[in-house]
Amino acid sequence: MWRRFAHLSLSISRTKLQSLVRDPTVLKLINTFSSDAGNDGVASSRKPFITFVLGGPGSGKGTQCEKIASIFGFAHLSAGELLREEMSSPSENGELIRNVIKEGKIVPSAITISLIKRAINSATSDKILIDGFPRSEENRIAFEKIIGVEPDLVIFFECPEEEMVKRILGRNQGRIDDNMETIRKRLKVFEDLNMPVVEHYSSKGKVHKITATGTVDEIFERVRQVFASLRYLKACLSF
Ligand SMILES: Nc1ncnc2c1ncn2[C@@H]1O[C@H](COP(=O)(O)OP(=O)(O)O)[C@@H](O)[C@H]1O
Ligand SMILES: Nc1ccn([C@H]2C[C@H](O)[C@@H](COP(=O)(O)OP(=O)(O)O)O2)c(=O)n1
Ligand SMILES: [Mg+2]
Repeated sequence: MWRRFAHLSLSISRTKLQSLVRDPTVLKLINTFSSDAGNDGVASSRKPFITFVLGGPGSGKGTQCEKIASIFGFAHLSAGELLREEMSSPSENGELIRNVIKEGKIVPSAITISLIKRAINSATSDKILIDGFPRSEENRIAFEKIIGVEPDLVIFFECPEEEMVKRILGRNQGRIDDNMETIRKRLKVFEDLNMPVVEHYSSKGKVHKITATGTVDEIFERVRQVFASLRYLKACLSF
């Protein structure tokens, strides 16, 4: 196996490579991206590489996810978008979802996770961005229990409240929750329920915090570096 890394030996020591290959995220990269892994005992099952994209309302999750999807080939699943579609379809949960969203609260995990699960199963990429989920510890614990996996990576967009409010009020998508009364509730729910999720994954070393101020392109440059380093690892490891 080490002969395959020979070209890297000038820049990365063998010890460093060994520690990288033991790293769970790198092992997942091998499993997800490598076409003929397995010769060296590396599992070849293809499980999706899951990235949770978190941040307050209006922090730019959706905007940045679109760019990550188009440049790095990820499937972009937005929990809020899946719920809005379900709300507008003749679904038995439509009324409940509408009321919860209007109140700035969080839809019961079973509903959101069943939509996410369906979207993962029909995604055309093994690399998945889940935008705006998990929104609470209850969301997180239910996902890990029902889907049976943890995210490989968590991106957290850190943005001041006044900037988030300004962006939401300028969003102009006709959303029932983009008004000042609901925004206040959503900001409180974000602090009280979503930040503990960020803290949980931070303690596991999975969070990449991105400063979400500046232009879309300036922020994407910070995001790009995270995904480019994953792609670099992939290039090193897909033998
Ligand atoms: N860096 C930015 N500067 C100014 N406006 C932005 C920026 N990023 C996104 N926006 C705009 O702010 C609004 C909220 O962005 P969005 O991506 O929908 O955030 P989120 O999904 O986190 O709520 C959208 O109208 C978007 O076009
Ligand atoms: N995991 C989730 C995600 C969104 N929701 C509901 C509650 C959220 O305020 C709305 C809108 O979510 P969305 O991610 O689209 O909102 P922002 O992009 O952060 O503005 O959907 C939820 O209940 N559970
Ligand atoms: Mg969004």
